[in-house]
Amino acid sequence: MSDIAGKGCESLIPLGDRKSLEEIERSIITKYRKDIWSKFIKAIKEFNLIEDGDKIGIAISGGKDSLLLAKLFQELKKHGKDNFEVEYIAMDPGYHESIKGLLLDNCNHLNIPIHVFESGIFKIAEKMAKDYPCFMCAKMRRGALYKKAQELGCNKLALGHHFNDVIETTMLNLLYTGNFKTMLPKLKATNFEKMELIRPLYYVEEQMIIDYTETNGIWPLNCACMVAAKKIGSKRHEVKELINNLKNNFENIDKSIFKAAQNVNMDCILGWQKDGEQYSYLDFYNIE
Ligand SMILES: Nc1ncnc2c1ncn2[C@@H]1O[C@H](COP(=O)(O)OP(=O)(O)OP(=O)(O)O)[C@@H](O)[C@H]1O
Repeated sequence: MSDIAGKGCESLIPLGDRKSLEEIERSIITKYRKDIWSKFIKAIKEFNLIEDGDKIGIAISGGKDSLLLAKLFQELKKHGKDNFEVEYIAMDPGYHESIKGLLLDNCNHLNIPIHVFESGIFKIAEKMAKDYPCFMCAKMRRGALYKKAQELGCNKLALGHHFNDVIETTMLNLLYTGNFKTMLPKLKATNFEKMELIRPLYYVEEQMIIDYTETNGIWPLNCACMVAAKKIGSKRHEVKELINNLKNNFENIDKSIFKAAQNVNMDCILGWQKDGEQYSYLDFYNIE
């Protein structure tokens, strides 16, 4: 086992005993109808995330986001939308045994039939990028998931990124990379022909996922690697804290960051990139 494979951290603690499958499923369309279910449906409709005949690989890490994502797809099928198929895919990057046990136990209780496959990614990331393995790990993980989804005949891969992931990414790019780029609700894979990536939790706020998970007594896999457990090597944690602190002084700051990517004013932009080309507003300055 690699040094990256941790025993996990325990930041999300259920409020009581684990509820029955029936209660958990019902909560999605009752208690969490407005804040989770409707927002999931809104993203699917607005961005046309599901099309007739789709076979969607749902990527399950065992964390709170992807466990919920799986249940939402099941509810969707139950409530009438049956024009697509799903496969649940879990990639084992070299998890600690206890972590893998937790993943399997949760999927068993939640009735999520997963395909687990091993990738050994922790070991490779550790070897190739000892000081900063996160980027390498994330890149390899995406490739491994696309490949597995394709093997299973899927044309789409669904990830559990949510509203807060979206605004944190926007801020990360702005603050550390000096560019304006957000996380998109769907995109075409560059290295995997005819594969698309979709993010159906695009509008769902993380706090609601935490609430759903804790209230239903689910112990998700919080973080499965030492890097995440120590919260080092990741600027994402700092940006999350920054946004939370800013919320004290700026009302709706999270919504404003989100909206900024929908309202880019191209008349007030110095420069931009499109299809790998760099443009300046001066290139168009004299065009009538
Ligand atoms: N080992 C894995 N196997 C399958 N899918 C994964 C794995 N790791 C990550 N994913 C997918 O990528 C998404 C984003 O991964 P990230 O590590 O950012 O997770 P997260 O924000 O902690 O979400 P989660 O709570 O689902 O783990 C996950 O929601 C999941 O859909």
